[in-house]
Amino acid sequence: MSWVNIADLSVAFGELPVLSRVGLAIPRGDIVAVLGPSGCGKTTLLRAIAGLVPIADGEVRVGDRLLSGGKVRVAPERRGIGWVPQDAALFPHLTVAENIAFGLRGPAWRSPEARAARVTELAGLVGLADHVKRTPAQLSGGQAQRVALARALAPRPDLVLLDEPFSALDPMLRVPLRREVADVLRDQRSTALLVTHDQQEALSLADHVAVMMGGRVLQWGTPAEVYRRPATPWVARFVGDTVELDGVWSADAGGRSVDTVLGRVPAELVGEAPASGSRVRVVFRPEWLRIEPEGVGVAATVTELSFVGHEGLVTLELTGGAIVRSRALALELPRPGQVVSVTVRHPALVYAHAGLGAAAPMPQPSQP
Ligand SMILES: Nc1ncnc2c1ncn2[C@@H]1O[C@H](COP(=O)(O)OP(=O)(O)OP(=O)(O)O)[C@@H](O)[C@H]1O
Repeated sequence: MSWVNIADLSVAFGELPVLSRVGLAIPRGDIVAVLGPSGCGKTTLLRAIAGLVPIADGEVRVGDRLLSGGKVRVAPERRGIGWVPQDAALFPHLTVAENIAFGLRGPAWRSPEARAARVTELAGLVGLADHVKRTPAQLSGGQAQRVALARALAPRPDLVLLDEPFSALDPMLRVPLRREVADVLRDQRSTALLVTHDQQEALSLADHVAVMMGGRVLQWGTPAEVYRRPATPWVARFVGDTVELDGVWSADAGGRSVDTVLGRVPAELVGEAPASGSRVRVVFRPEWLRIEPEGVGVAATVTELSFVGHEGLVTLELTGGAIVRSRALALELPRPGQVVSVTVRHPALVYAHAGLGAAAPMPQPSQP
């Protein structure tokens, strides 16, 4: 049984529907990244879970408590939910220790010793044990974000919501800090929902990723599943680099291969099955195409190299003009202008092309 259950959640601002029947079932202790482009409804989803915006329909449950649904709308401060905003939003007149202690209310935290011990524990956990007497004005952006995290976690919430918590920070700071934040969340066994539009952040940090577009969840899966088998070509593009080709789906091929300018290649169908002979969209990750010496596979000429230290992205023009890209280790990179071959090292993903009808004959690749 999942710990956080969001079912058919819909939110509208006036006439504008912003979330449409969002469903998520989150295991306890999971870190979930909600990934999507600007305006897709990520922050609204967090605010609806926190009880900060009214919902039009659906349910939000955490543990065995119904927080929103039907006539129920538990007040935000009674939800047992911690919130880490984009800009820390610390109380400027309180010290770091007082900021962390702010949420320690209720019977469990009546004893000053228990409060002080929890503040010391959290300050230590976020690496600010020596800064507890400072005020927010005396902290860097990264330190302020760590205090905001400590403040949210202090009362041991049932769920922590983080709204783009690293986006205001310098990129140099962002990468180590997000690792530290994930470590702290795991140390506290927190269940967390983190909003981001940064795919690297989502893939590197989370146990599960929910990819959103236009107020809907398009895909839910582990980072590896979402990268390896994106639900649609749009998701494929959104979470990483793609090589996209037209293909022809043939029932003769037994549903395990597709005809493309790279020849008949191994294929994995995603979603609904296309009619035999229909055009399909064929998607590869660039590292699924391998560059080999001339004469081994489909002939291609290197037209561009984009080099990023240990690896590079190679643009190749096939005979016939189609363009593909391959990611290769720096040591294996060819030279611009070099004639090479392209082979396929991983099945292509195949998506039915709605409404494209029967295909024209596929141009044949030039094979050795
Ligand atoms: N209080 C509001 N009243 C009216 N419309 C709103 C309100 N809050 C958000 N919206 C609209 O709802 C849509 C979703 O906004 P939301 O902030 O949830 O998106 P987001 O995915 O978090 O975007 P970003 O990544 O840019 O923060 C947008 O079209 C936005 O303009």
